[in-house]
Amino acid sequence: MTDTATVRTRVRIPLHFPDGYRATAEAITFHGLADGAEHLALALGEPGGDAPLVRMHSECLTGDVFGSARCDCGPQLREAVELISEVGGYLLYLRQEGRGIGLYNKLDAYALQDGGLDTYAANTALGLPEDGRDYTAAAQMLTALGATRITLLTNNPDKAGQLRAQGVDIAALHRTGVFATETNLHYLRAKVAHTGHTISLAS
Ligand SMILES: Nc1nc2c(ncn2[C@@H]2O[C@H](COP(=O)(O)OP(=O)(O)OP(=O)(O)O)[C@@H](O)[C@H]2O)c(=O)[nH]1
Ligand SMILES: [Zn+2]
Repeated sequence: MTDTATVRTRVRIPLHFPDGYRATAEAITFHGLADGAEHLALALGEPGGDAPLVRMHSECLTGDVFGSARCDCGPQLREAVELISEVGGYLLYLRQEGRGIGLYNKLDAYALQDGGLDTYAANTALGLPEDGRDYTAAAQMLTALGATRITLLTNNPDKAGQLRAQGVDIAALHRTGVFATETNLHYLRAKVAHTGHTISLAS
């Protein structure tokens, strides 16, 4: 049984996006998270209802901050903030850069991908797990927030499977949008082929 985490601080932050969209979030930090990382929850809208909408977003510095078009993380994050703000829920911003291998390793993996490997084979070639993410801390965060029955915003079956194994009741799954472009299509196709992401792509 995993130890309980508790809320450390709640503080209001106004969000102003470059496209003009605005929302208000409550940023929430925690004591006692299993992996010791500084994961952050954003409460958006009115998260009090039954099965609030939750997105677990894994950190992607290149996509989230710099707008890299190698992946779909930036548009997914922007979409999640708006969708959750509308219905009420939580965005868990998880410090799992590069599917848990870290920024420098991810960039090494990108260099290998430029030589022809797909996103998963590149990790393996570096002697790293294809996906090193563990969602124990995320389950602790949800429990600390009193959100143990949720609607999960994802296309990734592993996220739902791991959360259920941690005792979180996933009342429904809500697919994220598909933000396919010329530059990220290869990456999205590998997710569908390799990890069964529920993403519909034109063939
Ligand atoms: N190792 C590695 N990580 C990548 C690559 N491209 C993106 N990532 C990371 O993959 C993660 C994407 O996380 P999420 O946005 O939560 O996406 P997901 O696991 O596909 O699941 P959903 O978006 O919920 O369907 C981030 O941590 C990115 O940094 C890559 O080519 N190699
Ligand atoms: Zn990304």
